[in-house]
Amino acid sequence: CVRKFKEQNSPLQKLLEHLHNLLEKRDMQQFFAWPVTESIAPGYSNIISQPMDFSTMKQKIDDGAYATLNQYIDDFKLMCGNAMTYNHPETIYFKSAKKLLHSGLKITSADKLKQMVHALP
Ligand SMILES: CC(=O)c1cc(-c2ccccn2)c2ncccn12
Repeated sequence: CVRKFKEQNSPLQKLLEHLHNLLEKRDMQQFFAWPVTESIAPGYSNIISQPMDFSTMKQKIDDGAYATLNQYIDDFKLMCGNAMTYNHPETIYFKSAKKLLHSGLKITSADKLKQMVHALP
């Protein structure tokens, strides 16, 4: 068998893993855990050109696909924005996305990130 050499996580990956765990916890109903499917959201792919979800973001962290913190935050905003584009304002999905976006941007504010970086092992 071919042994897969485990790449060590970079400091950025460690920060993103920590941030990702905090943000995922805010999605209690797991509406954002997996890609939105056509079966649960008819016409979704006609309306949303760049789908995004937490599982895809996690995979990108593990693949080292994020070169900067802002690239991760951009995907988080994209994920929330998609839900506020496809779903009408009175839906649970729109309301959850708005709350998630708001709390997420607070967690990723400069002073919160500074505290987070200092607290990293
Ligand atoms: C995120 C989103 O737009 C979404 C997640 C879901 C969803 C996610 C998990 C379980 C059930 N529904 C959904 N359902 C209908 C329309 C939109 N959505």
